[in-house]
Amino acid sequence: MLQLPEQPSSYLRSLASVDEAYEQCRQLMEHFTKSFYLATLLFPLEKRRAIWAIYVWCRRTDELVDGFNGKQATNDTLDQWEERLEKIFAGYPEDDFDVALVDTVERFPIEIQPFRDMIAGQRMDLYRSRYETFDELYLYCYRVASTVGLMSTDVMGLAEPDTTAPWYRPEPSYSPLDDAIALGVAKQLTNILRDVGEDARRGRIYLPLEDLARFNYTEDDLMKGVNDDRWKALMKFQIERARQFYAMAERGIGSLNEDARWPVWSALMLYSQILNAIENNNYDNFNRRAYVPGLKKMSLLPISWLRAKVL
Ligand SMILES: CC(C)=CCC/C(C)=C/CC/C(C)=C/CC/C(C)=C/[C@@H]1[C@@H](COP(=O)(O)OP(=O)(O)O)[C@]1(C)CC/C=C(\C)CC/C=C(\C)CCC=C(C)C
Ligand SMILES: [Mn+2]
Repeated sequence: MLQLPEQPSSYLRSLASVDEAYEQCRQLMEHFTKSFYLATLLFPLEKRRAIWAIYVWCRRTDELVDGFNGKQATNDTLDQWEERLEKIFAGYPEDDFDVALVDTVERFPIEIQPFRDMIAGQRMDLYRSRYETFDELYLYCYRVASTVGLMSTDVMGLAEPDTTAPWYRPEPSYSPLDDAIALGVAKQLTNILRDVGEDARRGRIYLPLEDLARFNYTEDDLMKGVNDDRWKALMKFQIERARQFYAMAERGIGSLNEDARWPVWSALMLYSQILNAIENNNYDNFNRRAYVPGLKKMSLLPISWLRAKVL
């Protein structure tokens, strides 16, 4: 059995320095996702680095099941990853990327539960390739994506409510965390629509089967990539649902600390543009990958800045 050293600092000597570790996370994130990476550049340095470290942990978690060796992944693989997570939160990194996350969890009040829940989401991908109802799919989206919203919100922080304003009446049941959860669901539903063809080729259908039935569209049609009026109607329905979650999430951005509002508005606008791209591709998400061109991404930055200042 591995003997852990008494002090994390003595173990750290053979690993990267904290600055080097964050730099490795930065490079990995830039390589994997231009859109998210662009949004993180709008954060102040300390928060930006923390989001890079969280991103890398999330990406590695996803890769365990979805990556090159994903077919060999078992519950044991994820159990070991979860044990390693517990060590990170106890201050014991195993590699350079962990060094950055250890630093992040020491600097920010980050809860471990969303990380555990994300692992539970990846477990679902081990044994499930169909979802009967939207409620079942919602749980998957919560686990693999809303958890990112909760982790990020712990880093970004919530603004103090303006209690001196005479009209300020807090809604007792309202929590901005619900909106962070909604943004994760919106993003995951968008991913599912964008990747529908790729997932089908791997034998996976994330669209709820109850929705397919509602539009008289079959699994077999989906596997063959049939793009007819039934498919278009089904896609319009799914896009509308995703947009409702984006609309819900917009409400919460004003509750975040001021220095986090611009990056989150940018991220929200970037992801939701993928839905427009699906429409512009005439719903042919079987053969054409919906994406947002670089120029369009850049043009969203001033608009998202204005929204962050005004809304
Ligand atoms: C109050 C309020 C509105 C707060 C905002 C909270 C917030 C920032 C919410 C956003 C949450 C978010 C970025 C969710 C992304 C979820 C995501 C992309 C999940 C992917 C899952 C699996 O999908 P799939 O396998 O279909 O995808 P691939 O084809 O493999 O890509 C994930 C891959 C799980 C792992 C998640 C990531 C790698 C993304 C992590 C992203 C960050 C840490 C960046 C957060 C960004 C900002 C701007 C804070
Ligand atoms: Mn994946």
